[in-house]
Amino acid sequence: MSPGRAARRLGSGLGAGSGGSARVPPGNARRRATLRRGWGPPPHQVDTSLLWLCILEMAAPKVAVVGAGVIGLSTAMCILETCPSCSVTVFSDQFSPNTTSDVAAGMLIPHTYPGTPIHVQKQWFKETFTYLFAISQSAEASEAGIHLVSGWQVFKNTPKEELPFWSDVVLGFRPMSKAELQKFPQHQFGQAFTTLKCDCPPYLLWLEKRLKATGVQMYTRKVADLWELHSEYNVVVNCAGIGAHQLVGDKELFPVRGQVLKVHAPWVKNFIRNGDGLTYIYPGIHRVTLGGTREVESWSLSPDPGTTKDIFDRCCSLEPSLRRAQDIKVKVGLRPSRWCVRLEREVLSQGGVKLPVVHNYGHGAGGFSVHRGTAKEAACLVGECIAALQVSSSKAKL
Ligand SMILES: Cc1cc2nc3c(=O)[nH]c(=O)nc-3n(C[C@H](O)[C@H](O)[C@H](O)COP(=O)(O)OP(=O)(O)OC[C@H]3O[C@@H](n4cnc5c(N)ncnc54)[C@H](O)[C@@H]3O)c2cc1C
Ligand SMILES: O=C([O-])CC(=O)C(=O)O
Repeated sequence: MSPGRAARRLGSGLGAGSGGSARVPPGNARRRATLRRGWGPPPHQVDTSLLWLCILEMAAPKVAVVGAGVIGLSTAMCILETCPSCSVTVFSDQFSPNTTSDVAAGMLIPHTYPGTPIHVQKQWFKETFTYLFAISQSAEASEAGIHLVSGWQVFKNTPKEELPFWSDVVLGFRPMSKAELQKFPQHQFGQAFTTLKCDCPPYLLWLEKRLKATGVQMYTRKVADLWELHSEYNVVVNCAGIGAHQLVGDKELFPVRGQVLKVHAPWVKNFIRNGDGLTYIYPGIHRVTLGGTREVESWSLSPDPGTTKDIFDRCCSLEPSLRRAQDIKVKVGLRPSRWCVRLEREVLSQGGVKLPVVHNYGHGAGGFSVHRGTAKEAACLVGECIAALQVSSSKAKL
């Protein structure tokens, strides 16, 4: 274990600068003001020059990020990239390899959030694809666990929407030829394309390493209430995934349990996904992920042996060579699902004390596919919070 990691594991009893001694006001007396960003122009089209001028005036704004899955770590990274003078601390009760993000297959194939406009989802996906594509073409690719993978999405019946919204973001999207479809006798339609895959634990470790290299502190700590952090931090960012159900009492957030198998089958080079999203075979750098299940409102993290057999049989019917797969490991994760990703500012208020919060959670089955896009937007919201604090402190001085 690295010294930094060991310190983090020991770090649940927190010392000065960690927010450990913060006052916690009772929850029921709180007034909340939610400042929706709305679905206006994406952050890169907003004139942020005034905003950053305000931030520059505030020496080292302190930002706490709660959560160390793909969303928390990438949000911390984007905050630092957009506001290098910020001091960022990550608090999480679990780190890799014990997060939902570690269980994910990590494929960049978007899922649709019914409550979010498609052009916004497309923008999030595009930003994520562009970012990871650059890594996949760099010397960092192998350490970060990012690689291109080609394959097929196959359908028993031709889908209503033959061209998904993301078809011009992935590479070489086209309908499958008759010859290709012969490999899948139970399917009558298919799409061939090349996309990116994250090998999730290496990618999370790569993000952690980069954050630590820029001075980000990381502490193992369960945050019971965001107010715990208010006395030490100017802004708190909530990236708690399914943990937000309890942390902020979000009743719109629910788990969709997913069980997958990670197997050794190095001859499998192409991905295969059944269009219903239930059965998939995703080759990674070292192991192949076989899925899956979608059990709405199930909180169980225990693997189910009957489900393991069922997943294996379904995958073998798509790719019979998988019968020879070895070293089968079973993983379970709870997708943090919601009608739409919660990506917004909120000002918590108690007895005249205000705590600006940015929420970035509820990515359901598509967190890897859109993480960089939502992290950039969350970083922009953090900038708005800091600018607002700066304006109110200037007014107070007058
Ligand atoms: C089986 C499966 C396969 C998947 N495959 C894909 C895929 O191929 N492509 C894709 O795009 N997506 C996929 N997903 C979805 C993806 O895993 C999620 O959308 C994503 O991991 C959510 O990331 P997150 O950081 O919000 O949540 P998490 O990874 O759960 O991170 C939340 C973090 O918050 C911490 N936390 C929670 N509560 C508290 C608290 N009170 N105090 C302190 N810390 C707290 C947790 O410890 C954790 O570190 C899959 C999911 C599953 C289950
Ligand atoms: O649906 C997929 O292709 C993989 C995935 O995101 C999931 O299981 O949540």
